[in-house]
Amino acid sequence: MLLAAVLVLLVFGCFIALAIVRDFQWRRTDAYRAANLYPGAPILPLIGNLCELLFKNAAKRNPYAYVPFSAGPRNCIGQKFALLEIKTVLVTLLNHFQLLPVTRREDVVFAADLVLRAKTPLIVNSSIEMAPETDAAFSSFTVIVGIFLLVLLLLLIRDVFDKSGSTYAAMRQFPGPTILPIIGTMYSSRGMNPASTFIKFRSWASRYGGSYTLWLNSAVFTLNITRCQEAEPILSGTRNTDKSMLYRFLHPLLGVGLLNSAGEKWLQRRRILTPAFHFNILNGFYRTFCEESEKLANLIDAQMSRGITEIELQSTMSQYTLNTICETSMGVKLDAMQGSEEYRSGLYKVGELLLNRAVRPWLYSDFIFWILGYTSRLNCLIKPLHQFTIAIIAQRRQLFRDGMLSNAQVTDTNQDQPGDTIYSLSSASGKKRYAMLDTLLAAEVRGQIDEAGIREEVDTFTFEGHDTTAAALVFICLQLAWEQEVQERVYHELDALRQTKSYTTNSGQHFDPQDFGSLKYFDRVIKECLRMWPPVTFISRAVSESVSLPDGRTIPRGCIANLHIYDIHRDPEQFPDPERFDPDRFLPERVATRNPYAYVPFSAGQRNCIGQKYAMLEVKAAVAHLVLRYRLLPITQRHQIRFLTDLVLRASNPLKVQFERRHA
Ligand code: HEM
Repeated sequence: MLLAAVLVLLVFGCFIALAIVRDFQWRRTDAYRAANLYPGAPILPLIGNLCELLFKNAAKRNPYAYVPFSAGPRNCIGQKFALLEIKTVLVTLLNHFQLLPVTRREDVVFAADLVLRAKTPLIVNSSIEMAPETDAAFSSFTVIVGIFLLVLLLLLIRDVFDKSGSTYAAMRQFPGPTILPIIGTMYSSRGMNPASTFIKFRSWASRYGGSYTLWLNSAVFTLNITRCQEAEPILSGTRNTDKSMLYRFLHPLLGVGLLNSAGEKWLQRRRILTPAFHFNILNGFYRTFCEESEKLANLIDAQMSRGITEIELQSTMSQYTLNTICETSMGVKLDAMQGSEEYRSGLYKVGELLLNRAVRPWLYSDFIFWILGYTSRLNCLIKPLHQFTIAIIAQRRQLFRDGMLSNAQVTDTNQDQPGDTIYSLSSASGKKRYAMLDTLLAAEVRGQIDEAGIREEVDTFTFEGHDTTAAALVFICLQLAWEQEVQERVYHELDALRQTKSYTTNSGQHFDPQDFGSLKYFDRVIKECLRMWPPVTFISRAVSESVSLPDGRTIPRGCIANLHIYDIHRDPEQFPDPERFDPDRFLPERVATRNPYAYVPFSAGQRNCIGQKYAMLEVKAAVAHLVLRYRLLPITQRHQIRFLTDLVLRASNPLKVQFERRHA
């Protein structure tokens, strides 16, 4: 019924739109101009002076008041013939000439004759020929106006249709900016850039005091979740595990890998890759973390020896994490690889381009993205990145085939997924160290994944595994620099353990990975830093099944659920005085009182971060090494940070701390 009404409206609307265009067109013709020379009732749009004729003049006039062809039985038999002839001649003339008056009406002297005739010559100036280009230009203009009106009308009809459904009603149960016809709340994104978007998200979260909606149309409407009560049903269930359309933007770079795939494909990939994060394997990666944190400290020392004590954290930390992820995922030492600098800078540029798209809703359309030239720019940037990973995979595959990686100890002790195989590739006797890629190559041999799939996963790890950890390290260093007392307590805890282990920073010895289990305060500090500064500030899901909330509201099917981890971590009900840094929030007895979804830096549920343990170990290895070697002093203050909405927590200004060598 509703559909039929919409169709009728649509046809009627089209008819009106075309009529308006025709009316507009007619008003620009000479015929109209000529007719307008004569006095008469105003000519209204579409209906002209039909009303005047039908209801006023016609009613008033005697039918015999107008008899140019006589009337009654003896009227002119050639009336229609004559009218047709006159009109044809006039149309032809007016099509070609603009007729301008020469003989004025008052100068005409009529002759007494059988037909109306003048004694004086009756002259018009027809010398100005109508330029055909004017007509062409005019008609293309009117076509454009017509199309515009039609599109506007279609959008209006769609808007009415969108807002009449239950989905809209469900979304209206949540607060949010005013929804205007056609553009919804898109006006609130005007002039937005990554910096202002970050501020806007925070101000919406505090203005609405909880989750809020943003509505573009029935295809793009988001529930922005800022409280664990709404996050829990999305994260905890086995439904609604698919990522939202925003992850589509990553397809050109990552393909459809573990991060952005769905359903069976995701499950199969997760099964293949879970063993690559088994604790036995993480212990192997720990050697790389230690070596790279040693290099990081050497880099800082080198800067200090040149008198530079203020270290810019974002680039420094990301160099460290990109090195570790490339070695652990692909088995290559990036600083020894040709083309690694291009790879590094290419990754950043791609990230920037993708981000700019994410904060500009009008670029969500592939067509608009393409027509504005972004697609080709993106492809140009991505091509060398893919070439880099393809070359590495090819080299590693060769080693795999040559038996250089083949002394895999196959065990069936995976506690996460019993029955799955763990490939632990020894580095003894000159063999290469294990890399996650080896697990994929082994899966390829078993026919579980193909070449394109391997590239997808390697790209996913490299992309997802370095910026996130770098962001964590940046904000941990900043926070430790701001909180001197906390830093000292961490130092003493680490130092006490060092005494028992005869650990010395200069000798290059490090804690064992399992030692971190005993560093309770250190653990709480890291967790509190990840609460206040979650590296991934928001994640996004496609809601494929409606979710009923305990308070009676519904998150409707079809909506995009954006979970703002940054705001969830600042819910005052879960974390009183949320802007205060307090590691004791993570004392076990206090954790027990909280909703388990109040703290989700690595997301939660089925689609949580597969690299969580890897990341925590890497972060702890680096921070322990730095704090034992240096005292971190504040340079950039908290209020000076200009945050950006990005794939990870990032700032537009340099974030610096001062490193001072400890002499303990
Ligand atoms: C402090 C560092 C890290 C943080 C805060 C972090 C956070 C997250 C979050 C919040 C998600 C969920 C994403 C979503 O739902 O869209 C995620 C997923 C993922 N992370 Fe991490 N991550 C970190 C480090 C890593 C590392 C080191 C790796 C790889 C070595 C990694 C690989 C992945 C992958 C592959 C996924 C997708 C998992 C899936 O959907 O099954 N992450 N991470």
